[in-house]
Amino acid sequence: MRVCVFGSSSLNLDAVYVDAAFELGRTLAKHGHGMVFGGYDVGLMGAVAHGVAAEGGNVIGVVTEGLNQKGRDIFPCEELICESDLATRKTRMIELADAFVTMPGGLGTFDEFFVVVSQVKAGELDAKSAILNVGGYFDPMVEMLDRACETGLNSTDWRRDCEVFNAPEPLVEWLEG
Ligand SMILES: CC(C)=CCNc1ncnc2c1ncn2[C@@H]1O[C@H](COP(=O)(O)O)[C@@H](O)[C@H]1O
Repeated sequence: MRVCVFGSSSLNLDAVYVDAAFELGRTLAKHGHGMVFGGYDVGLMGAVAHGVAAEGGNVIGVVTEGLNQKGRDIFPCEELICESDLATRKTRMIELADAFVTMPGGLGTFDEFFVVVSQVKAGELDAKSAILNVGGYFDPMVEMLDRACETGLNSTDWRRDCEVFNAPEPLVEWLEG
């Protein structure tokens, strides 16, 4: 499988997040899976790519012209694709992936997670999404999603093809199932 991973691009992250991202990358590669991600060697994005590479896994990076101009470090990927903007990059990452993992992050990470699960909801995409809930980071979001379903404001069960995990090993096994 090729797994698309979303996660924070921030610098100066708590080690608990960085360590979990590295471990996720190692676990994906140990199970024989490749990864596609946002391409930069920063934050949790970079940490997961280093984890995949540490176990000899394949990494595809999709960067953008705009972010390149900001001088961000690019991870040494086996394959590097450059798109014009974030929306095109997101479409390309989704096309290249068989499954998705969302790690803790900020606006960009939320955007990517919600695009994928709403495409699944609309029937445009058939793929599993896993959330790596490091330190309970996503608890408020999970509560909000449950509330959206309980009130009927979200018309489908958001957990269909989407699951929350505290550790990478069961997460990867679920993606494989
Ligand atoms: C000036 C500055 C900090 C620009 C950073 N901007 C970005 N850098 C790298 N990846 C990004 C950026 N914006 C969105 N993304 C995408 O969204 C996630 C990171 O966004 P964030 O840090 O959670 O929100 C990554 O999965 C990546 O694919």
